[in-house]
This record gives sequence, structure tokens and C-alpha cells, in this order.
Amino acid sequence: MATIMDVEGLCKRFQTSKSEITALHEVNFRVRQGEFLAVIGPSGCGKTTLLRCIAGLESPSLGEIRINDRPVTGPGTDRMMVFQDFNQLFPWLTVRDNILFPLKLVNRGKNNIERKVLAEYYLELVGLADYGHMYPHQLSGGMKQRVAIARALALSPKVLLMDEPFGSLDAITRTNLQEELLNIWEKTGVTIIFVTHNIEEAIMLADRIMVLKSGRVEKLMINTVTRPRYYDSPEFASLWEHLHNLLQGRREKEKLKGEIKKEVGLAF
Ligand SMILES: Nc1ncnc2c1ncn2[C@@H]1O[C@H](COP(=O)(O)OP(=O)(O)OP(=O)(O)O)[C@@H](O)[C@H]1O
Repeated sequence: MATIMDVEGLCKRFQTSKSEITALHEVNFRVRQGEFLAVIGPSGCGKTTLLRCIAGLESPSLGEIRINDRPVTGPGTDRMMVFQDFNQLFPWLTVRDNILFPLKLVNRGKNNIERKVLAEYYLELVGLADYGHMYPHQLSGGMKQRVAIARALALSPKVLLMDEPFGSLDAITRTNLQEELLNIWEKTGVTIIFVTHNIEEAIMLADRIMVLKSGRVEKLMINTVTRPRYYDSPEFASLWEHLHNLLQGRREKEKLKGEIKKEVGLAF
């Protein structure tokens, strides 16, 4: 499939009053049209910064991000973001109006009737057709996240950026929403970049998994587990262990131990 996004030599530095923090070092990768890419890594490794750079909410210190060969220079409706926070909806608007508001803002749809049809379509897509009249405070966390997904998708983004969207949900709701997201992804064909701390979630959802460590791409690998995926399958467990070891740095430690042993052996 065609490449939709190129990230080339991306570096991001933040200047604080005391020091300079390099959140991303020379990050390079491509994303294919319709791909589901998961980004995992320890806290502070640069996952959110990477998404914010792609969203155009941060500008790179060096390097470039291109969507369909066009450099990203700021936010745009071709890249919509869904956050972890349940409070990303407008609390004074109903669920339906939360979806309609950005549609009106960017003038999507010919008129109000067409926009309402669009809003209903996306409410139905996320399983909330009967909840359009309700206000965010009347919804559960999982329902709020579904509205946020519907609101983002209604703008027909080329890339959906998701920053730990299910991170604050209980395990059962999280699993349900993962399944629903896969259905939505299949129906819409949207390209998704999904940040998570959770190895299982990355394996369950993604076509490829990027491991970020200290702002560098440690590994970008194809998810070889065949779909539909099951937590208790041997191939799932084997990839989980591999990723877990990568995140824990076990490989490097073992390599280092081996090298020390060799040196000690040589010395004596
Ligand atoms: N606006 C900012 N100003 C200064 N430093 C920042 C800023 N934003 C991020 N950083 C720093 O950049 C590094 C990467 O942060 P980032 O939020 O991208 O990590 P993360 O992998 O998303 O972490 P977490 O998983 O905990 O959300 C951290 O050291 C963080 O302190």
C-alpha cells in the first residue's frame, strides 16, 4: 500500500529554565495508508511528543513530517487526535452537538441537515445512536471515549492519532473498546497511530509496533500474530515476551554480561 506519512530525522528539544530536554532523537519511519501502528515505550520516552509533532501541536527542532508528501506545518483536520482524558468533550454540548460543532467550524457538509446525517452516522458507528441527546457528564468513561472517536472520525482525517485513549478504562471496557476500534478501523480504512503503555493492547491492535526508548526508535517490527488475535495463543505470548524483554532491556543486559564474561575469561 502507498505511504501516507514520512517522518524524517525528527528531533524535538524542549528548553526549560534549568536545562534542555531532547524528547526525540533522529526519529525516522514511514506509515502506509490504512495501517495500524502502535507506539509503545516507558514513561517519558517521547510517545506523546511524537504524536503532538505529527498533529502539528509541536514543531520539530530538526527534521520533517510529511503527509502525502506535504510537510506538516501546524494542526489540520487531516490529523485528528483522541486523548486519554475523559474531559476532552465540550461539557455544555450534547453528544450530538459535540460532533456537530467541529463539522460546522470547518464547514464540512453542505448544510445543517447533511451535517446532522454525518453526526448520526458516526454516532451509530461507535454504538451510541441512542445517546445523541445526552451530555458528557451523563456518560461513562468508555462512552465519552467513543464520542471522542466519533467526533474525530466525522472530520474524515487521513490519520487518527490516539494517545492512550483506553488507558483510564477498566479492563473489560478496554477490551470491548479495542474490539470496537478494530471494527471501526476495518469499516473506515483510516490510518491509526496508537500510543499505549500496554504491550497486550499493542499486539491485539496493531499491524506494526514501534518501541521507543529515550526518544529513539529501538525497534519497528511487524506484528506477526495472525488476526483474529487471542491473548492466550502461543504466538501472542511469544511476541509479548519479546517486547517485554526489549522494554526491560534484558537483551542488552545479557549481551553485556556475555561480553564481561568474555573479557574476564581473556584476562585470566
Ligand atoms: N512542553 C515540554 N517542556 C519540557 N519538557 C517536555 C515538554 N513536553 C515533554 N517534555 C519532556 O519530553 C520527554 C518526553 O515526554 P513525553 O510526554 O513525550 O513522554 P511519554 O513517553 O509520552 O510519557 P508518558 O508515557 O509518561 O506519557 C520527557 O522527558 C518530558 O519531560
